[in-house]
Amino acid sequence: MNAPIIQMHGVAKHFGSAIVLNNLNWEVGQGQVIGLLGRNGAGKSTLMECLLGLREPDAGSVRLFGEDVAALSDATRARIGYVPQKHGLFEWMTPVQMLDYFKALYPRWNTVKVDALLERWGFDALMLAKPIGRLSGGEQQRLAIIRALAHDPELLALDEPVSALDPAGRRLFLAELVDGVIDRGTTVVFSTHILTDLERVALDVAFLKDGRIALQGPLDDLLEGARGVADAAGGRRAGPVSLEDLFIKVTQ
Ligand SMILES: Nc1ncnc2c1ncn2[C@@H]1O[C@H](COP(=O)(O)OP(=O)(O)OP(=O)(O)O)[C@@H](O)[C@H]1O
Repeated sequence: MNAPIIQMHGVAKHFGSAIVLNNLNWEVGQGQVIGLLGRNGAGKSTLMECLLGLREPDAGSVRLFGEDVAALSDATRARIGYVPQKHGLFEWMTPVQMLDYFKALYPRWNTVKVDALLERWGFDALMLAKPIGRLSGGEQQRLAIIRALAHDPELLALDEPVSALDPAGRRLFLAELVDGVIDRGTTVVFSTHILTDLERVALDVAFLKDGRIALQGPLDDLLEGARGVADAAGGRRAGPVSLEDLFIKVTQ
């Protein structure tokens, strides 16, 4: 593995009596693109929040770019982009005001990219002048993605970034992810329930189950391995195993 960008060791998190993360260990190397999968409530958002230092774990350690996440330097913070599942996006501001606000906070801000994405993703003059709270859910999600990509992050954490996007929006987003993000060597952790999207971009998948990373590996290898098991069980070629089959098998 390349230099580890994310290092989580012995991470635990509970809410009341519910144990969500249970002695979780996870390392993600530079340039890895990982789809994070798990059932509803498995703890994917909690894992992302803990790994970004937005939620304090009950136990364990989290390091990003070699730094303790509880005391990240400003320089390291500026290397991270995040699209949360619930994007609290300064609803009273217009998209232009919100982007200007964030532009002032980041030493590196790619105005050319922001303008190109706004145009390509359908932000016309009328939308750019509306308060964000009056944009549709999908429009707000597009804006959250643009904000997260604007400073060319080296680590991108995406928590169900396409859940509100229509198929055309998802296609545009995936194209940007492949051509504008992954090709630059960015490390990406991407949770989604839309498995076909994941098959188009994720080179690795990780399954979160019972509070731990239960299985992780290159998507093709995991599918091939699952097919081998199915063949052995059936005594004959069982045919292709889909990511959906694998998801159900691993997470049940
Ligand atoms: N602030 C909180 N207080 C209490 N329980 C919480 C809190 N946040 C999350 N939980 C619980 O922790 C568990 C994991 O939630 P989380 O949102 O991390 O799951 P998820 O895998 O992202 O789910 P989904 O796929 O539905 O988005 C759930 O049972 C949830 O109810």
